[in-house]
Amino acid sequence: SGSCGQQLHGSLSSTSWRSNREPGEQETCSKDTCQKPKRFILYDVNPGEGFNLRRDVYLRAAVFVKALNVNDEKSEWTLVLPPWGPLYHWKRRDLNQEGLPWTLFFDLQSFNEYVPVMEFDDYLSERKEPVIDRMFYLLSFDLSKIDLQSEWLLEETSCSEEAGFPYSLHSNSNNVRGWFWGFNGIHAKKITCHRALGTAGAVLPKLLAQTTPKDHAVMFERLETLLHDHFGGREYWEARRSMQFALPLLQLALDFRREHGLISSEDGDPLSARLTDWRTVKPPPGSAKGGPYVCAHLRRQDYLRARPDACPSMKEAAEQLRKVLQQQKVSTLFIATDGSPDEMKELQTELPKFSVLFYRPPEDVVRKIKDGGSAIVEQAICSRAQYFIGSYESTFSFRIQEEREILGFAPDSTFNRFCKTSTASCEQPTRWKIVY
Ligand SMILES: C[C@@H]1O[C@H](OP(=O)(O)OP(=O)(O)OC[C@H]2O[C@@H](n3cnc4c(=O)[nH]c(N)nc43)[C@H](O)[C@@H]2O)[C@@H](O)[C@H](O)[C@@H]1O
Repeated sequence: SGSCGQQLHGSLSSTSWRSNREPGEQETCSKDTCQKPKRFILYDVNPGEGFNLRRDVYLRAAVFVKALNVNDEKSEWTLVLPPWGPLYHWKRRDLNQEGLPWTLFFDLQSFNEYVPVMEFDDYLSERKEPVIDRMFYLLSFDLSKIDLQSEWLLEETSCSEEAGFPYSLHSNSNNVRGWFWGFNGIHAKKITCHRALGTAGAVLPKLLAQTTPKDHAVMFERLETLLHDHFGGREYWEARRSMQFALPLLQLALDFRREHGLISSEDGDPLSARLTDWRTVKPPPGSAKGGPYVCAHLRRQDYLRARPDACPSMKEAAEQLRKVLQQQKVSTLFIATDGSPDEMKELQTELPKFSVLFYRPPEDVVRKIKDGGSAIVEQAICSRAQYFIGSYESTFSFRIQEEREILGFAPDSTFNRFCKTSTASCEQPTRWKIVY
């Protein structure tokens, strides 16, 4: 592993990408006359991160690869999606939840309408050898030791000095060995470690400049280290709008809502955003009314430790919900939660006048859609509620808020969160409104 410690830094601009072409070198292809050689970007995220934080990292990668394809005159890049699982929060250890494809959860046709993507096993079939040519492992800087005025920073560092570094060099071949989503026999040809600060668009081109066209597949490990290029902007929302859930999961959400009378005549077509091309669906804010129920996302488990000042007790949550249900003039509450049955029983006891519903699919369905699919069905049900209240800074809640922005709900019905009543300050969520 390299340790030259060369440090780069600079200011970020939209033209920070430079192609691999040397000045004066002949252009090999123009867009109209021939196909550029196909190359692949792979990435992964810190193993401890949850599903919805990973969805956010996908957006950073997707926006980056889309821009790369506009700017790189030599290569046509496809984003290879890191298989899902195992994840810390997927508690059903009796289910196989390792190396799951994205198509289980999402509609990849919609993704492809934003940027070319493919599953990892399709990459392996196309590549015909189980190899990743070049890996870059990203690490954070110690913020107390760097110039925070810089818009980006990059410094090569020694991998061997990194505690817990999960890759090793095979003694004979020098191949990089490690865990590649549970797939057997995969190796990388070269890995280097880099401390990085900045957006994907500012940092990754500097690393790609260290590759050659023979590095067909380039992987960025710990991509969550880098920031969005256009957080909250039009490009962000385009990528986000293309991130449509898989139709069978939306169908399960719709079936649940039908079964429990959670669809009103004002609701609109509950599947419209999925069935119509996402590029043309642009409902005005406030046009979606939703079904006659309130949805609450009540994050528990490790969140109680991670955010002790923001997690209400069941009694405190019930008090807030009672007020909301009365204001909204509805009698049904749907709860999306990772809380325990005991916690939920306590909540129900506190709300005797209301019908409190949970999505608990039968075993044969869980075996098909897994923990991740169940959670998505809950998110889809919450996305269509007349009113939503979420958990402070949970990415699970953020993704529901975004879904509701895409569907055209009024921000007042979306950007709400639980408070720990005993904590004096309880700022409501930032309103990240959709931009077209
Ligand atoms: C404390 C931190 O919280 C961060 O989580 P946070 O942003 O809420 O959101 P996520 O990144 O999605 O991680 C939370 C995971 O917990 C499960 N989960 C949470 N809420 C629900 C729910 O309402 N229903 C169901 N079925 N499952 C739920 C689900 O697997 C989800 O992906 C994590 O990304 C970090 O790794 C860390 O754990």
